[in-house]
Amino acid sequence: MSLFPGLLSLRDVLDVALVTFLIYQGYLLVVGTRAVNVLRGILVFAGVWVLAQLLGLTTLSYLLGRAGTVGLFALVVLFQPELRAALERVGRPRGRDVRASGAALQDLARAMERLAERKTGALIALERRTPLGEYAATGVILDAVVSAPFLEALFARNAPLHDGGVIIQGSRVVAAGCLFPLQSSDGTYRRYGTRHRAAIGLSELTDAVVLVVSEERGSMRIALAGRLGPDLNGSELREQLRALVYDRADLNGDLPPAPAPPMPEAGVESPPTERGSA
Ligand SMILES: Nc1ncnc2c1ncn2[C@@H]1O[C@H](COP(=O)(O)OP(=O)(O)OP(=O)(O)O)[C@@H](O)[C@H]1O
Repeated sequence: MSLFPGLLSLRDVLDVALVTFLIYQGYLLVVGTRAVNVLRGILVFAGVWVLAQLLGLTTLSYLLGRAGTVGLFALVVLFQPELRAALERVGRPRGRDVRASGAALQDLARAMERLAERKTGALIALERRTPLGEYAATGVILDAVVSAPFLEALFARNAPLHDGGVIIQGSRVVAAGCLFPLQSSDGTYRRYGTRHRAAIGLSELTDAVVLVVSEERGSMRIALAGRLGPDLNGSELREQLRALVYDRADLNGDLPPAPAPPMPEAGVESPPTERGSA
């Protein structure tokens, strides 16, 4: 069937619609990940190549064309963890995750509250779009269901995996005892200890929501987008977790850029907390 005889058939429209949908889904998979910067680099590279072709710069366009072919294979190797995570996300059943996420949120918040009450230090990264596989690989892979007693046991003093951070993906504890990147010690966070700086550091490099319980103060805080939020009580923590992680239509759907957690007012010093001031 043709919409405009000789010009456009229904099949063409369907074809274009499907390609548009796939490109959009591809964009959603990479947005917020380190792949976005690489994508920008590729676009610049492609632009120069097209320009070289238009201007008839044969040597340059030949070299760029060759480099592009090799680059495609290099990209697959470089982004193997991201590609795997993206394919997993595509294939993950949705309904079951929604229910599991609700239970995970409650267990996670309960564990955080208990750890804070007992002043047991904890560091938990919640994966969103940026895959945290490379950080999980620095610890011990677990792949266990999120439960309050399990998280409390992980961080209990003298427990074998209490040192380092835990990584959670939806309703699964992916790994424990992981090493997170420390925040480059600029002025703002220089006074903080390594647990907090590891939380800020990971949130700076990825879109993860990173939870910290301070051993010194028994406080619960969230690091997001390279910033550390204020102390939270249990209900504030639940609210933030719901808004930032668990209300995201099973984590498979659209994930708009997350708002930063509420910060202390500009110009107001962070509560006297970390390093030497507790
Ligand atoms: N790079 C890192 N990645 C993950 N965990 C880390 C990292 N660096 C330190 N930690 C964790 O932080 C603990 C040390 O916390 P430290 O007392 O230095 O930090 P803090 O920010 O003052 O926290 P707290 O208020 O709980 O004392 C370590 O025992 C380890 O569990």
